[in-house]
Amino acid sequence: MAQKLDLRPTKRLGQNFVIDGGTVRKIVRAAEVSGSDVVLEVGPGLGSLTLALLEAASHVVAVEIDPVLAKQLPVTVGERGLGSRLTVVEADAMRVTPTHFSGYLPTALVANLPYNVAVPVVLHLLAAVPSLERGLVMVQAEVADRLAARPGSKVYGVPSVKAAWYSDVRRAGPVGRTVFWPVPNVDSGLVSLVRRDPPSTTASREEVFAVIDAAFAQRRKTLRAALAGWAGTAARAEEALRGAGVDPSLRGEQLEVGDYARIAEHRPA
Ligand SMILES: C[S@@+](CC[C@H](N)C(=O)[O-])C[C@H]1O[C@@H](n2cnc3c(N)ncnc32)[C@H](O)[C@@H]1O
Repeated sequence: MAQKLDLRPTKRLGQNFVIDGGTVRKIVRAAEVSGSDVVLEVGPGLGSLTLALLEAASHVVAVEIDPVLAKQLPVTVGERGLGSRLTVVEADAMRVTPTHFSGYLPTALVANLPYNVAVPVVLHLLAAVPSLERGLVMVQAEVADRLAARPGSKVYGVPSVKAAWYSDVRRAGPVGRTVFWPVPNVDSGLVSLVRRDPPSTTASREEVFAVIDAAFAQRRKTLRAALAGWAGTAARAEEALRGAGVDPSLRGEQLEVGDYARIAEHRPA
């Protein structure tokens, strides 16, 4: 197929295609896709995962930014008689909303994500597509660790806390680099996301995310110091932290998403 399209995979778009049928089947199995699912796939590429998803799901909405690949996909899928259950959206996944999905409401995100934008794509889709109940995504191994990290871990950071706002996140297994063409210079990992209610709080998501960004912008500092800019002064940051029941001498990496929600609620007026 790549030869037929005279395709030269672009690094900028994270174009490493899975050429191993076993890996594709492993992803679909781990995602537990069933006939009641509408799957949202980001970056279908040459369609290897798309075809496997179409065997299991009722419908697949595939968002592809590369116009050559987006135009080829319905042809590839149509040749196998599955075209009526596929909607291709030629767009940037970081900008799509349900209005692009021709009335389909995706229940599961399943994707081998473009690695350079994996975190913003996941966070955008969890926010913009409320019908998504769960996700199974393949990302760079380090990103998988970061997304699934728990407080206190060295790699716990903004992606971990923000992903936890929307979902329970777990690593779902490693994937070696040799299953791709071209072979990337990193290993990959599967991440499972199961939607849950965000922490109950009077603060908006944007307000909570502003505290998270501030706390990790200077992750070596205590929260009292790191949140000084956000609160106006270090004393006001301390007031917000104490109001939220959080020790001001802690660091951002020690808090859970619920702690951030309480701090946002206590921002001094
Ligand atoms: C890692 S490849 C995966 C391809 C295919 N799903 C597979 O497993 O072989 C990533 C795909 O995402 C597409 N892509 C990159 N950035 C994108 C974006 N912002 N929105 C939608 N698709 C994107 C690339 O063109 C490429 O097809």
